[in-house]
Amino acid sequence: MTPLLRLDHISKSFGPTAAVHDLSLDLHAGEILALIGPSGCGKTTTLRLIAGFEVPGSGQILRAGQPITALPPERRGIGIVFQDYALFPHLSVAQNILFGAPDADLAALCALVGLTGLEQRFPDQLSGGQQQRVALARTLAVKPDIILLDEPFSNLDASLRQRARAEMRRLLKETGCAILLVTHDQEEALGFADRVAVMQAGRLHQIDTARAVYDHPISAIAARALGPVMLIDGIADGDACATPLGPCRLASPAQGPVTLALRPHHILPDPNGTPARLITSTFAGGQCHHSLQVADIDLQMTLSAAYPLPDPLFIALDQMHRFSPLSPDQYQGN
Ligand SMILES: Nc1ncnc2c1ncn2[C@@H]1O[C@H](COP(=O)(O)OP(=O)(O)OP(=O)(O)O)[C@@H](O)[C@H]1O
Repeated sequence: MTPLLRLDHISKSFGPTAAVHDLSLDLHAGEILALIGPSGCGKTTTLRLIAGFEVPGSGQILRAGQPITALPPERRGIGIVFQDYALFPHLSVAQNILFGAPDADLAALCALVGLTGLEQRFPDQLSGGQQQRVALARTLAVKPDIILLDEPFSNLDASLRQRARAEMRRLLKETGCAILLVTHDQEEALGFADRVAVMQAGRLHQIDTARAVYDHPISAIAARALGPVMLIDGIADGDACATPLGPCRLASPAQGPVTLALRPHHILPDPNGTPARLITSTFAGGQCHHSLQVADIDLQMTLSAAYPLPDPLFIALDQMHRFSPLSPDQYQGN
């Protein structure tokens, strides 16, 4: 199936800085793809190249199979919701929404994004979440089938952000648009996106479902992009692996030395496990984060706060999880 959007070997440099290097990726109809990665890895430049605010040094951008690399932004049929929403302060909600599409169905758009009754307000009379929905309605009014979101939830406080994300995901899935989202927020990438693309130094590092990248990162870079991680050395023998924290199971057979990426929830108390020393416990609502030491290895373990921590403490690795060894040349030095 022809992807709705294809980046085909795109590169873009600013002077000596290669902001994006030989980047290829596909975005399919109805899909939400999150671009994540450390600051400066080229996420915003990628979004700006797709929108047409930057011109690639090489490579092509295709929309439903047709090249759009040379088209100006307004002829690409791509909607953009910026981080600051970029609403016109002197225009009402209705005027903002209809700005680029005067004939759009205002009532239907307001109903869709939950702004009914607020049409005559001005942006400074709205909450952050309402402003975000105006920006989204304004983008949807021009009926784009691709929408670019640049950190759209970063201005919302934590409780509102979670609701806004869920609401926006539902809305976007209803419209069937394809979404490319830039985010720094690991939770957002995991909970909002269908697939995540981890970028590193302008290149695509790993692209897969959020769950696959979280559970089976190919490298420490990809693992860290989606949450806290610990690197542990082990010796593999088929799908079994011996580690200083006890045995674990591998996702695919290997032989000899391997490095595994552990998440804090992969470590569990186990009376038959390895002795561990509790350093600190931090209460975090439903969960507790425990800092531990096993021999000279520092570890983080996250458990339900309701779980009483045994004393003395013995730990083991989650036997339900299948660990994927990191490829050696990708974790060294990172
Ligand atoms: N207009 C520009 N002129 C010169 N260098 C630029 C320009 N825009 C981006 N860069 C450089 O290109 C690289 C990629 O920047 P980009 O903004 O795409 O990264 P990012 O992943 O979005 O970062 P952040 O997460 O901090 O927003 C950085 O090294 C940046 O300094």
